Amino acid sequence: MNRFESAAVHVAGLRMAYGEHTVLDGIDFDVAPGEVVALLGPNGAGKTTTVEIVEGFRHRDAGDVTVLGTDPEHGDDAWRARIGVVLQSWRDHRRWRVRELLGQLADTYRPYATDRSARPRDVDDLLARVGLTDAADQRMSTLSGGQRRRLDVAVGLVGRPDLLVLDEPTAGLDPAARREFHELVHEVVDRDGTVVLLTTHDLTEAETVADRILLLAGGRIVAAGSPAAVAREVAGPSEVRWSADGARHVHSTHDPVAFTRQLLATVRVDDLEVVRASLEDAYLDIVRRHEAAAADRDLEVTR
Ligand SMILES: Nc1ncnc2c1ncn2[C@@H]1O[C@H](COP(=O)(O)OP(=O)(O)OP(=O)(O)O)[C@@H](O)[C@H]1O
Repeated sequence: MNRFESAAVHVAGLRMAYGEHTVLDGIDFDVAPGEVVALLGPNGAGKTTTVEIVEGFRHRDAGDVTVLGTDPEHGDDAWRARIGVVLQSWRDHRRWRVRELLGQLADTYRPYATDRSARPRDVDDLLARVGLTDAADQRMSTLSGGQRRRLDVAVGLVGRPDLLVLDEPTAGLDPAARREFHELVHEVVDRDGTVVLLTTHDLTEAETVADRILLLAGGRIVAAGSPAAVAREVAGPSEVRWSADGARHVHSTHDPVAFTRQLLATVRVDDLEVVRASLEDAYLDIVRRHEAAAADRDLEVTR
């Protein structure tokens, strides 16, 4: 079996435009079994568009997409039952009570249980896991924003999916709930081997939760790899500042350790400071550069 046949998600040459506005300008990525992959990018980068195409909710203009062995545009109910979806927001069913809604959804997954995957998940167990036991009998309209988000995640998990797609899952959660959510993702991956594709514009979240980051900007994936590898790729230079003989100096370098070692070996330094580039700043910088390049490309096309 080659790499693409074994990938849970395979995307190649994906293109999408809304009218004149090109959002995805040829993106390629795979998500392997057992992986948590974060699609990271600023507002409007095309993250939701990408996951909606993966989920089969949106037609693409061009490119190959295979999800759990099937083109999402041709996925049947059995295929859909293997995918858990957490949308950015949905506001239906406000009059339903929490346990009632999950119970109804759980029933729709029952026909799709397999020897390998006991579907659905036990609803009370799931409510406990997402911290909603006490709210189980509340109507959805009375939930707080954070409780609502936890319910969204429970909805995505109730069918014990092989692939869980989360669109900005922690938007609106406080730091404690955010951490609990990250733990939940790790647990689901470790226990059930669920593959997770999530979107976020929060670099720290991507680093915390993902095995691999895909940085989307200007319609393209501009950096990809482990959080550490992407951090290296996007990290800017550090500044070494020192004073010697009453004069102040500053030098910008990608290897502050080597520079400092050489400096101390050759100069009598009175004072020394190394200021590392903030990863967040570097991330914003790379995004700005790629968005500017994309705007230039758009301009070329309209000329
Ligand atoms: N149905 C649509 N019709 C027209 N334009 C759209 C539509 N959906 C999205 N867009 C535009 O496409 C671009 C990408 O949107 P998308 O929601 O995929 O980005 P995103 O990275 O998920 O952004 P955010 O972080 O804000 O959720 C945006 O400029 C958006 O305004």
